[in-house]
Amino acid sequence: MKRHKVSIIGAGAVGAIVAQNLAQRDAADIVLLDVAEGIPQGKALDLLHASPIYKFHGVIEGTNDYTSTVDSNIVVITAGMPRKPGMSRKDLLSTNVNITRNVVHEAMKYSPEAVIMVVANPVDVLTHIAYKKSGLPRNRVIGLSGTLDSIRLQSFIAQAVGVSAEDVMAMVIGAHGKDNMLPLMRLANVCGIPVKELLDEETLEKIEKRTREAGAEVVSLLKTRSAFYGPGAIVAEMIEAILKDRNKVFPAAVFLTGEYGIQDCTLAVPVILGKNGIKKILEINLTEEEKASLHAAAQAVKEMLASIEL
Ligand SMILES: NC(=O)C1=CN([C@@H]2O[C@H](COP(=O)(O)OP(=O)(O)OC[C@H]3O[C@@H](n4cnc5c(N)ncnc54)[C@H](O)[C@@H]3O)[C@@H](O)[C@H]2O)C=CC1
Ligand SMILES: O=C([O-])CC(=O)C(=O)O
Repeated sequence: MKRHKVSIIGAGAVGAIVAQNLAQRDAADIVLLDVAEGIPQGKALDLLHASPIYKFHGVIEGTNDYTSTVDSNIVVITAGMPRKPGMSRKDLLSTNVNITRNVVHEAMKYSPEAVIMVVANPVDVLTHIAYKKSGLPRNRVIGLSGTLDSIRLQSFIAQAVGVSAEDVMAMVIGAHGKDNMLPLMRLANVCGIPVKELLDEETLEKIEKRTREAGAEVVSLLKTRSAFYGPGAIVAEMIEAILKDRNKVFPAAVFLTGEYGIQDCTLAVPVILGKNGIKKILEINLTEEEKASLHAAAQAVKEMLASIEL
C-alpha cells in the first residue's frame, strides 16, 4: 500500500516535534522543510536514526527545496516567528502573514490537492489567509485553534480530579487567544460524569483561567520561546485522524459560512476530521452567554483580518 506523505514547513521547535510524533506513530513519510540551511537536513537525519526504536518504516527527508514536498497528502505550516515574554500572538501578525502567504504559494505548486494544517500564530487569522490564498475548499484548510487549548484543559481537569487525562473530555472553541477562547466548562466531563459534580466552582474557575493563560505561562517559563511538546502531539493526533479516516471530533479553525451565525471568518468550532480533512462542522447548542463569547471572538479575528491585505 502506498504510504501517505506529510510535509512540515518550518523545521523549528514545533515542526520537529510534529515530525517526531509522526515517526513514532509510523503515520506517514515525512518531509521537513525550512529556509535555514542544514537545520531540516540535520533534524531529519537525527530522526532517521531513531527509526529502529520508533519502528518507523518510511522516508524522512530534510530540505530547503519545495520540489521534495511534491504530492503531499498534508502540508503543515509551522513556519513563523514564535512569541517571547511580553508579546501577544497578535504581535506576530505582520511577520507571519507574509511567511504564510509565501509558504502556501510554494506548497500549492507541488501539492495542489493537499490538506493544509496551519499552526503558526495568530493561527485563526493565518488559517483564514491560507484558505483564501490556496483556493482549496474550506474542508481542506484546518487551523490548530482550540485543540491545544482543549488538551490543556483536559490535563488540568485530570490533575485536579486525580484521574487519567485520557478519561477527560473537554472542549475549547473560539479563537486561540487568552480573551477570545471559549472553554466549554458546562460540557466538560470525566467518562460522562460532569466535572461540576467532581470539582467545586472555585477550582473550575482557576482551571479555566489557567487554560486561557497556558500558552503565556509556558512562554514566561521558557523565556525565549513558546510551547512545542503539546502542540506537536496534538497536530500529529489530528493528522492521524485524517490519514486513517478516523472521524474523530476536534475543535479546529475553519472558514465559517453562516455556522453559529458567523460569516466570512475563521475560528475554532467542533469538527469531524477524517479523509480529506473536515468532514462535517458540528453545530452544537450554545447558551446565550456562550454565543456572545463566540461572536466576540469572531469580531476580534475580523479586526485582525481588517488590518492586513487579504
Ligand atoms: N496554534 C498553536 O496552538 C501554536 C502555534 N505556534 C506557532 O507556531 C510557530 C512556530 O513556532 P516554533 O516552531 O516554536 O518556532 P521556531 O522559531 O522554533 O521555528 C520556526 C521555523 O520557521 C522557519 N521559517 C521562517 N520563515 C520560513 C519560511 N518562509 N519558510 C520556511 N520556514 C520558515 C524558521 O527558520 C524556523 O526554523 C509560531 O508562530 C508559534 O507562535 C506554536 C505553538 C502552538
Ligand atoms: O503561546 C504561544 O505563543 C504559542 C501558542 O499558541 C500556545 O502555546 O498556545
